[in-house]
Amino acid sequence: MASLDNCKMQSAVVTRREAGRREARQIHGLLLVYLVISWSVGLVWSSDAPGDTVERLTLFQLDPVKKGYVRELEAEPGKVLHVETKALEPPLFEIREFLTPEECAYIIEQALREGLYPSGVNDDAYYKAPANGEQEDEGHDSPAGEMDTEDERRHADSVFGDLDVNDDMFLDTEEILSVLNTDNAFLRHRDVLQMYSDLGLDPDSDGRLTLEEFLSLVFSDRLADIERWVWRQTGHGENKIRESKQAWLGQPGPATDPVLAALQRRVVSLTRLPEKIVQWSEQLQVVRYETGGHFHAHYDSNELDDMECMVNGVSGRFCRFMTILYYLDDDVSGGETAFPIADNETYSDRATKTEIYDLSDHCHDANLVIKPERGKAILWYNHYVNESTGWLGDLNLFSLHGGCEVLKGTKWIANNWIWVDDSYERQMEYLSNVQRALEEQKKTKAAMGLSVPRDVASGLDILKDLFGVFKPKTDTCSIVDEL
Ligand SMILES: O=C(O)CCC(=O)C(=O)O
Ligand SMILES: [Fe+2]
Repeated sequence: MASLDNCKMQSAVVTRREAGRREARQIHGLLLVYLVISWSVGLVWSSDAPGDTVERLTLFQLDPVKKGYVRELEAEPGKVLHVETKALEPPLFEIREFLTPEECAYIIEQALREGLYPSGVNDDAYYKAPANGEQEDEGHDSPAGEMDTEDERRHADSVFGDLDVNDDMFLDTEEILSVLNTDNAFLRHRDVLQMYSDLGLDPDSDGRLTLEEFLSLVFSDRLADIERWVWRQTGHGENKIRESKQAWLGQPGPATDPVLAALQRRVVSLTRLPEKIVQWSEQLQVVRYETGGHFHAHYDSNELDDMECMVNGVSGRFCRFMTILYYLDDDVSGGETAFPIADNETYSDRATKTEIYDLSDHCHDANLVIKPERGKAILWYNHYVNESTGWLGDLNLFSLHGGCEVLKGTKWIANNWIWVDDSYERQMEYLSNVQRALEEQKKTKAAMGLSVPRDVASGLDILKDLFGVFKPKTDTCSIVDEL
C-alpha cells in the first residue's frame, strides 16, 4: 500500500538513481541566477563597509488562502488575470487566459521548428535486459512441488500472506501488480492476465492465484520467467511511465524572443520572484502527446539530500522550486493533468499503488484533475519554503502529478520550471565565482575593443565559458519505485 512514507522512500531511492542517470543531462547555471538575483534585489554583495548587515533573500510563495479563492493579477497594464486556488497541498493555482491564442500558436510553431524528440524518461538503459537475460531459453529444472525445507515453505507462506492484502487467500491482479510495478513499469490488470496465459501460471484461469498455485510457481523457479516477461513488456506504450515528444525553446537568460520575453515578465508578476530567477531558470519545455500519450504520476523535483543541486549540467539533483504548466491547445479528449494525492491526508488508507500512479487507468481517481484549456496556466510549488531559513525547503510530497492518457487528438503543453538551490551559501559562492568570471570577460572584451552591454556580458557567453553546452536533454526527476 502506498503511504506518505512510501512516497518519501520512493522519492529518496529515485533521487539517487535518477541522479546517476542525469549525468548526461544539461541544465544551465543556477550560478547566474544568484548573480543576477543579487543585482536585482541588492543583497549580499552590495554590502562593502565592515559591520554592514548583510540582508538575506527569502523565497516568496503565494498563499493559497483556501480552495476557490480568487486573487486578481495585473499581469500587464490593463490585463487583469484571475488566479484561482485549486489546492492547498501543494499550493496550486489556475490562471485562465494566461497566454493568448496567438502566443500558444507561436510557441507550438517554434517547437515544431526546433524539432521534437521523444521525451527522455524512458531511456534504453531503463529497459536493459535482466542480468540473466542471455540464458533466457535455459530450463528451470526444480520440479514443481519439490519443496526444499519446511523453512522455505513457511517463508513462502508468509510472502503469500504479505501479498494477500485483503486476506481472502487469493492473490488478485491488483495484489500481483503491487509487486510487478517497479521503476518505470506500469503494468495493468489485463497484462497480468496475459502473463498468466503466456506462462501458464493460472491453471484454472480464474485470474487469481491460490496459495497452491503461488507455491507451485515459487518452487518451480517460475519467478525468473515472470521477471523476464515483465522486462519484455515494460517499455511498450501505456506500460511506460511517459509517452510524449518534446522540444526546448529559447536560451537561458533574458529572452530575446518577444513572445518569450513577455511570458517571462508575466511569470515574474505572477510568482513575485526576482525577475532574474525566472529568467535564468530552465528553458521552456514544450511537450506534445498524441493519442495514447501520457505521463504517469511523478515528482518534478527531488528531495533534499547530500547530493547538490545540478549546477553545470553534469550531475546533481533537480531543484525545481515550482512548476508553471501552460496548456497550448485543447483539441483533445483526455490528457488532463492529475494530482492524485493533492490535499489528501488519508490516501494511504484508500489507494493502491496502481491507483495512485497509473494515470491511464486511474486519472479520474485523482483528487484533483485539471482539464487542458488553451492559454490556461497552472502553477504549483514542488517544495516548501523552510520556515527558519526562508529558503528552499523539503519536497512537497503532495505535489505528485502527471498527465492522463490522451484519448483522442493531440495535447500540447509547456513546462516552465523555476530553479532554486537549497544551499543559500553555495549559491553565494557560485555568485562570487560567476561575478569574477563576468568581470574578467568584460575586461577581455574591453581589451579587444568590444563594447559589452551588461546583459550580454551576463548572458550566454559567460554561461558557455563556464559550463559549456547547457541545453537540458531530459527532464522529470522522481519517478515511482517499488513499494
Ligand atoms: O502533461 C501534463 O499534464 C503533465 C506534464 C508533466 O507533469 C511534466 O511534463 O512534468
Ligand atoms: Fe511533471
